[in-house]
Amino acid sequence: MKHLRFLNKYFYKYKWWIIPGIFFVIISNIFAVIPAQVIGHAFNLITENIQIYGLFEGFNKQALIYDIFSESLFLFGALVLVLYLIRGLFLFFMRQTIILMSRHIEFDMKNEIYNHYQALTLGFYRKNNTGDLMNRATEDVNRVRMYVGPAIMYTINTAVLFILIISSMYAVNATLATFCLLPLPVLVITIYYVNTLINQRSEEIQQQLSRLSSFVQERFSGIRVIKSYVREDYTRKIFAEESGAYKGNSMNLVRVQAFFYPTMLLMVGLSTILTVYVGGRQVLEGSISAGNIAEFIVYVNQLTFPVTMLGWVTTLIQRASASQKRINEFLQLQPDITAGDVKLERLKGNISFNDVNFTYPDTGIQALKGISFEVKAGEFLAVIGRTGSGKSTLANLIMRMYDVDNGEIRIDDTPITKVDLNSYRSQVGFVPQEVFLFSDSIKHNIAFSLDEIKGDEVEQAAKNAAVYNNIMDFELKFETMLGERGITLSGGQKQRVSIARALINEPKILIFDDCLSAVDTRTEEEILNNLSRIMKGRTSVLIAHRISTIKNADKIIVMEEGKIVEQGTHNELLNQGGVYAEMYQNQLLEEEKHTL
Ligand SMILES: Nc1ncnc2c1ncn2[C@@H]1O[C@H](COP(=O)(O)OP(=O)(O)OP(=O)(O)O)[C@@H](O)[C@H]1O
Repeated sequence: MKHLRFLNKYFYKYKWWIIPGIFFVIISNIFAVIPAQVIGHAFNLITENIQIYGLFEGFNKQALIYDIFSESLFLFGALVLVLYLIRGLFLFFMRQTIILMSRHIEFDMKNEIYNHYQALTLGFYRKNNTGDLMNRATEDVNRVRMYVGPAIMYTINTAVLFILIISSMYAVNATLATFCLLPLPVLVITIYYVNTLINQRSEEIQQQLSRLSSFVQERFSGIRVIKSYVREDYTRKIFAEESGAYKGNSMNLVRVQAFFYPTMLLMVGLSTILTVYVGGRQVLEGSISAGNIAEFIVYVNQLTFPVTMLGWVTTLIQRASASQKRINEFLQLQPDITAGDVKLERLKGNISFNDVNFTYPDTGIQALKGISFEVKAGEFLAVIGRTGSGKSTLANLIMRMYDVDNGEIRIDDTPITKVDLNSYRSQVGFVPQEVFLFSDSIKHNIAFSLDEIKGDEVEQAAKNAAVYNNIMDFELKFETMLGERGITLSGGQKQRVSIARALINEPKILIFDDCLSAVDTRTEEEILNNLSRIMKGRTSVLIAHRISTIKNADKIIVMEEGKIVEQGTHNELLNQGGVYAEMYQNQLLEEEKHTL
């Protein structure tokens, strides 16, 4: 329960919804109790009038008595109807305040969680899978909403109704009231247990359903692999097994539910029988009127629904508490990177690494060891090395996606830890190794970093990334949709759209993480030529595997197992006759083999 304390701030924020809500609950319940008393009076009227009617047997006045009797009965009926209508009106107001408040809280929570997620660093996203993140922001929030809305509403409702009905019952006759209420605790306990069982089963169904849907989702995304390895039959069998388990769980639930309603009706029936039996004896003794029995039967029926709700509400609160605990776990996480406040308004583009060591926190792999180098503003730095040698890690550290273990990175002579990240990152163009395009138009994908498109910058960026002609070949050109709702670009086209996205806001530092791998050598040449024009006076860091891509760089860093093993210009490195020269020879041989 303590986890739900987090929600108090929202109750405070929406106090002018919940306070009138409670008021409406009280009024609606008062109008639920009065009709029972009116019905009781009506019953007494009937018994008295039948007697009077009998006394006038054979007299002319008997017809008159009959008219007065039916008229007053009609008035009683009309009064009950009006009272229930007023109750209905206040029930409407009650839902309009409390349930509406729960929707506002749900909205606020989703936004709070989303904003918090965005502030967390890459390490957090590595540790937690997307499904879990999504569940906490949707399913768990929904469960919490059931607490701030229905659970609270029904708790107040039940409490008020209980107080009003029980006090009215005891005011009429304490013995009858006690007998009437006897089956209720049994009903509450039974409902609580059955409800817990229903919840367990529903939980199992939910888990099985999410297993089933992630299975289906993954298999359809990988349908190409399934077809090429002819695994259709195999996956169909697994699907049948998984959905069989789902069916089994659902059957279990139906069985419990089938038990639930008859039990409830049995208890209510018992209560009514006790009322009639004990009440009847008391009428005979003369301690209550027949109308009181009718009044009590209405009370018992009115108590049934709130009592059933009590069991339901308890489980709602338990579930909400568990969900809020999960939500709080993430909300209490602080980003492990805190930005500094030095705003580099006009980034020059000097980058320096001084004896930097870096270990990935989640795997404990030391990816960089004693890295030191310097790139001056406007220079072209190339990074080359075998796979897994730490090149992408280096690029990520320039973006400050992670913090170093020790050593220092400086940007324009300011330690990167002191730099305001928003102003810095908005002046850096980063093309990651794994291209990610949104399910949106090509135009919006390229202009992702712009708040608004003013002129022909999207076209220009596409030209610079050598993808313009490809785009113009599509029927809808820049409006062509990508992703699930649209077309699939080739690997090289995707890379170039991703490059265009980085070029569009004319970054002061450009980082290319091995993003020319799927581009043929001629297109690569075109992109590099464009880049040398665009990046004049700006810093570029290019990670590559092919020496032909980087031979014009001002400085080349050769990496091996997280260390810099050589650095210099192309010619200097060739003259050193080390790793770089060997790589160069190997690649020349490869090319010759291909041209033979
Ligand atoms: N997010 C991560 N979490 C944990 N370990 C990682 C992560 N990314 C990379 N590593 C590890 O760090 C080491 C360096 O990886 P990195 O991706 O920097 O190499 P790379 O030189 O860019 O390789 P490639 O040329 O194949 O892209 C590898 O051993 C890799 O397994």
